[in-house]
Amino acid sequence: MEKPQKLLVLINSLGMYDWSLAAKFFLNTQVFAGAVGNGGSERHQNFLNQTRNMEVGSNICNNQMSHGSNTKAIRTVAHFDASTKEFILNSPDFEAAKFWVGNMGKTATHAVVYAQLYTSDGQCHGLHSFVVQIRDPKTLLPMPGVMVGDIGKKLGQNGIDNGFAMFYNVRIPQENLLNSTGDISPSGKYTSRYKDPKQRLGASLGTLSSGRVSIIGMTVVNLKLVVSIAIRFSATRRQFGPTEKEEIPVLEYQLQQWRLIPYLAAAYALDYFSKSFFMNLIELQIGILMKDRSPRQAELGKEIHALSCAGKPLASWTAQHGAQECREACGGHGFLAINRLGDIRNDNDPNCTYEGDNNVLLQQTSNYLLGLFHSIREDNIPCESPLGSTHFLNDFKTILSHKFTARTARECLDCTVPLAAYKWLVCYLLRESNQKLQQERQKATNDFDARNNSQVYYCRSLALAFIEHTILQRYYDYTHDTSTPASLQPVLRKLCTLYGLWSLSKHMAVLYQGGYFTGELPGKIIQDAVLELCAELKDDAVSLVDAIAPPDFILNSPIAKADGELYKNLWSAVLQGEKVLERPSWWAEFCTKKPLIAKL
Ligand SMILES: CCCCCCCCCCCCC/C=C/C(=O)SCCNC(=O)CCNC(=O)[C@H](O)C(C)(C)COP(=O)(O)OP(=O)(O)OC[C@H]1O[C@@H](n2cnc3c(N)ncnc32)[C@H](O)[C@@H]1OP(=O)(O)O
Ligand SMILES: Cc1cc2nc3c(=O)[nH]c(=O)nc-3n(C[C@H](O)[C@H](O)[C@H](O)COP(=O)(O)OP(=O)(O)OC[C@H]3O[C@@H](n4cnc5c(N)ncnc54)[C@H](O)[C@@H]3O)c2cc1C
Repeated sequence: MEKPQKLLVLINSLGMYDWSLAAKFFLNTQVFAGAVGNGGSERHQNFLNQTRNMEVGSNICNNQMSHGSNTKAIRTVAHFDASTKEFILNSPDFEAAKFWVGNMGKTATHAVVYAQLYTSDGQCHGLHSFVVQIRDPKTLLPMPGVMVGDIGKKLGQNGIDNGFAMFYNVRIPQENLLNSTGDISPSGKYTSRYKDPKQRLGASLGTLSSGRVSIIGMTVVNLKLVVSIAIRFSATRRQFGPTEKEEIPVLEYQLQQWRLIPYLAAAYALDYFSKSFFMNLIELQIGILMKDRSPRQAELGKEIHALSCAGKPLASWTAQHGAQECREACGGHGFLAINRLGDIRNDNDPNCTYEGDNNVLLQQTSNYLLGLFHSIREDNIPCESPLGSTHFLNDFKTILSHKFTARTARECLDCTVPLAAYKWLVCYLLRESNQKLQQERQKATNDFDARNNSQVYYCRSLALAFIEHTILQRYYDYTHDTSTPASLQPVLRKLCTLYGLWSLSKHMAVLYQGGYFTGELPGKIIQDAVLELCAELKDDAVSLVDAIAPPDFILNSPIAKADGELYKNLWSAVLQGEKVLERPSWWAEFCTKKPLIAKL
């Protein structure tokens, strides 16, 4: 608690080596423990101690075969038996089997299971979480009534045993209910400080925020790894050149720079966001521990939820697209498994899905922004979010009257240019999304359809633009802060501006559509500025990856060792491959004992 950053460093260091290893450990010691700590109370301390000592191994168990995103509709039930003071857990059918749960396949002894809580009078009180014993810690055999197994091979993270679990009249003590959102009184009555079921659902899902914040960090690690590999490779790999005699490193080509250096800039900007946001999460968690019930604490929870629900999608997609670009940027050698780009890409992939599908989560962020917009515009209540990410929305009318004023690419090399454009973009998309939603509400028979039909081009773009603005603003503030070493500021500011312009250029159509840009000049000078920054950063690129890359042993990619001896290292790794020079055991079938073609 004194130095919470150490936890982030540990997660990221283990993850740089291997995500399965890291996830296996942290699902147990952080995700399970976090769900018990945040969702429970003093009576659950024993589980925390056991987890800390590695006596029990576990995870959260929310998803089921037929329900993932729609947690409200989870069908696992927990009936309270007043006579024995126990909950009886049941999975109504195999479609309600818990599914995908990490550590469940082979090793989990306990899990935080989400289920619908029923009191003895038959009333359902919605989704709650319970600590359920899955296996005997001494034998790893399932507990009576628990059917548990492994779901099989996945596209990545195969060092994790993702599993399923079904419950048949599994009895657990009443105390195993994690009671921060609701509890059963000694007389068997249900009590909760959340009267509104929607709020109660939000509170019981609150623990997912810490996972989402951590996942942002995980994806930044992946981005750092892939850009380190691709930039080191590109600085040493030579093809063509201005003359037939001379071949130059591929990093000298503008196209290669444009493909890679923006991802390097993204790695720096997202890294800062991830670390500073992690500290915001710690502030929230300290509040939870101190039982802070102030309005500020509640607002902080909402803001962190909104930022994490867009931060995870943006960061995981950036790493995913970056990994593919880096793989291709290393040509054929990028496709060789020992160079690790494939494993990193595949291990990053589920970051787009677990702890909430990216497209589903973005809707939480746009809902939050639309709610604030309503308060500002209709109720004249200025927005004062604790982290300040939405303060600029108070000036939305003035911001919307602004136009793009830069006239040269040089002017665009200042990060205030993309920042101002982002402020306009968010305000514009907010106004348009709100209008679209109202129109759809008039057409549709229900709010569900109206919201669904306002996502594409509106709410989804809004959530992404908002988080890009937040990340850019934070990195801008950091690179202009007096505590940031003056000698580093110039290069960091270039990275900041490049990240801003590169991200902004994906919204060109909307910037023109809404009238912030007019004529061909804005588009052209932004493109020129992106290329100019890539060229300016090119000579620093290797140093910039040396600063973020782990040691060679951890990076584990022969084409990207720090010594830059590309071919020596690759050749050596290939020759050390298993049985690389050996004749195959089936050589005779291939050469002399061939089957008859007709028989084949
Ligand atoms: C320090 C930690 C270290 C961790 C180390 C990391 C290593 C980990 C390795 C990674 C391994 C991954 C393991 C994976 C685990 C999982 O995947 S667990 C399963 C996770 N499942 C999901 O995430 C499902 C996604 N769905 C949902 O979360 C919800 O159903 C929903 C879509 C967000 C909400 O659906 P809906 O029923 O439509 O409800 P709403 O009306 O939108 O919401 C009700 C109100 O609740 C608020 N809310 C929701 N969630 C939160 C939250 N987390 N925090 C705060 N508030 C929340 C929501 O905003 C609504 O509020 P109002 O609008 O004010 O009413
Ligand atoms: C590697 C891995 C590990 C996991 N570990 C765990 C774990 O430890 N514990 C656990 O409980 N769960 C775990 N999960 C499950 C994970 O949380 C879910 O897969 C995730 O929440 C998405 O739910 P789903 O798979 O049911 O997809 P669905 O909700 O069925 O979504 C399918 C598609 O429909 C779209 N969609 C759904 N709803 C909407 C909507 N409202 N608007 C627009 N589009 C929509 C989605 O975007 C998606 O493209 C894990 C998953 C993976 C891949």
